[in-house]
Amino acid sequence: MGALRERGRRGVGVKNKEPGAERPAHGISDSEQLLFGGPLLYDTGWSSHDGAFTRLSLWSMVATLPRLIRTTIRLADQADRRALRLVAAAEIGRGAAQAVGLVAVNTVLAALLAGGDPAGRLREALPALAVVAVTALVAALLRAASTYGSGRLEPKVERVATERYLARASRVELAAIEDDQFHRLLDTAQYGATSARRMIDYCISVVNALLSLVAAAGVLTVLHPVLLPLLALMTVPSMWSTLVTTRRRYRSFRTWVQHARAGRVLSSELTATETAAEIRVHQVGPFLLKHFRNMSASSEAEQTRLARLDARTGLWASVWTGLAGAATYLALGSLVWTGVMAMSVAGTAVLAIRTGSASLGGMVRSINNLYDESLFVADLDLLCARAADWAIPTGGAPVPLRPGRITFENVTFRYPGTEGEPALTDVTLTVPAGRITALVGENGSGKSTLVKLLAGLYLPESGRVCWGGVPTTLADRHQVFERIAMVAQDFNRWRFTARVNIAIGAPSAPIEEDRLADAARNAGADTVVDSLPSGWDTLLARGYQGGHQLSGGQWQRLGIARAHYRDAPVLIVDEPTAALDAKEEQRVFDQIRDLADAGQTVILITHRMASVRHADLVHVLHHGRLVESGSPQELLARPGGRFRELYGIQAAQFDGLDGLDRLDRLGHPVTGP
Ligand SMILES: Nc1ncnc2c1ncn2[C@@H]1O[C@H](COP(=O)(O)OP(=O)(O)OP(=O)(O)O)[C@@H](O)[C@H]1O
Repeated sequence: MGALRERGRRGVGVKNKEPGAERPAHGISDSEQLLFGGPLLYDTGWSSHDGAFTRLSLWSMVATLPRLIRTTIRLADQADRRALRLVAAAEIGRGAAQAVGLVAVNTVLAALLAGGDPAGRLREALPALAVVAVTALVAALLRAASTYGSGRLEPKVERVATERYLARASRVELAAIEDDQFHRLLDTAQYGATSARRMIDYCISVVNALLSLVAAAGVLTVLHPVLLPLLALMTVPSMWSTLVTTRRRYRSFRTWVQHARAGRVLSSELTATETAAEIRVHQVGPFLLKHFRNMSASSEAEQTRLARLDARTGLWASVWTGLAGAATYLALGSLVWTGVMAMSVAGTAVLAIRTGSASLGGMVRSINNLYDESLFVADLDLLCARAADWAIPTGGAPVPLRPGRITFENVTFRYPGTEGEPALTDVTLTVPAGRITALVGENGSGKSTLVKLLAGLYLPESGRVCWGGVPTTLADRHQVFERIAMVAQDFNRWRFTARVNIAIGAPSAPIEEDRLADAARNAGADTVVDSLPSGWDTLLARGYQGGHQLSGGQWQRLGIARAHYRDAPVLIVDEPTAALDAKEEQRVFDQIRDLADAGQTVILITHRMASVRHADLVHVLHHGRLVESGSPQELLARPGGRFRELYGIQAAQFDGLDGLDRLDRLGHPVTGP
């Protein structure tokens, strides 16, 4: 694979070439090189496992098998111990039935091949024949029991693993989600649950094949010691050849998948709604189609090449297996010929060898798959361990229901994994209770960071953030979260009904219709809900039957209603009116004023200086430092102040006058920018 990529990289030179003019032999087309800069490989955590089993040798496969089986048993045991016992008992029983059946076959053959009256020989063989029939019946019943047990086990294993993943992932610190390594692990581990489910199935096939092999080997050893090496002679080459062909097919699949992925990217670009206008106006269609055709030709050539190789390997494998088979039968024949072995024993040996080696191919594939899946399950285990280290601690100092003022005392904070200037440096400020406090500053000045520290989503590197005197480092942070309602700029647009989109603001309580109507009315979302085809029950997601899409402004009203519904003592609003029309904006700010007058603490982040005049207190941030604090009027009156400067710039954009002149002439900001 690496070689393929290397060669792909060297084959650039596409600048003046007609795509398709030259068909590369290495599998990567000029088009892929031009469009994607090489093969289109995923850059996700799970891609690190890509092709892992092609690195597994025959010996390491055997060596890892006990661990793989142990892992599967552990998963199954956690999910449903009774079902696990049922499957285990059924599989062991099937192996035993097979062994007993083989011994009975040997007795039947011995009776039938002995000299004397045919009727007498048949009579002699009858009891053993009955045993053969009973063992076949028992094996069939046990197979049914195993199928039932595994059918019960698999979904439970997947559910237990999924719950483990989701519960752990939703409890970690925000810093963990933003940590690259943890995020990649989170990405890989999400496949752990389905892998755990598949491991059950693969493990049962492996155990079943192994027991068949053990049953055959046991019977052969009892019949004649020389038969065991014969079984090995027959099975080892076939095991080896299956491993080789499986790996080749897997590599071929991976290459093919890569090309298919690149092709899919082009077709989705060509048909996406977002790209539709540009594709038509800029006439991108023929360009992408030409490259699609070129990539397909390259993919077809690659598949043909691999099919040829597959055919050759398959032929070699058959020759080898045939030779091993011939050697086995030759050895058996000479043993019978020289009188070392009875004819009946040779007959049973043939049957046992065939039974033992029949499921070998499947077993090799299952071990490969088992190994592959186990990598994802191992990631899930690793995620759970890491998530425990990153978990937001439970318990801590209680936070008052009405926490009073929130203070920052010399707070410095740097995002984990970043170097250079901290995002916040030595910030000391107060957010008074029952007031509107605005945070103002240019992009990247630290407003959102400050709010995340205030909300306890991050903890300061130095200094303290205190809720009514309780530092967030010591506080029960779940209680801090309970005291906050948040309308973030990018608040979540849940793909649920309108009702749930608002009620999810208070997810632990039963939905109250009156409270819902109240919240919607306060946020102006009632008119939005009234206009929906199924009212509160309208699904707010495009692409689903009955799904409806809202405009940005309508969503924003729903977001504000959600915060109202939560009804927490501290309200954080980040650009709450960015998508609202002027009339609605005025209404929202009147609402926020009312909330503050009723005792709610409001923290407002906004770039609209006009909105800031609704605040009681303004904190101005610049490069992560607090540079000004005061009422809007005080700050506007401060010559050379940053707030006054920012306001002036927007005022000038608003009416073309020099904003500061206008301010000076008006004396105070009567009409905002
Ligand atoms: N998750 C993060 N990881 C690393 N650095 C970050 C992260 N989020 C923000 N920063 C950096 O921290 C600094 C402050 O960013 P912050 O988002 O707090 O600014 P802001 O004032 O809210 O900006 P804006 O007005 O654009 O929303 C910036 O330099 C930004 O690049």
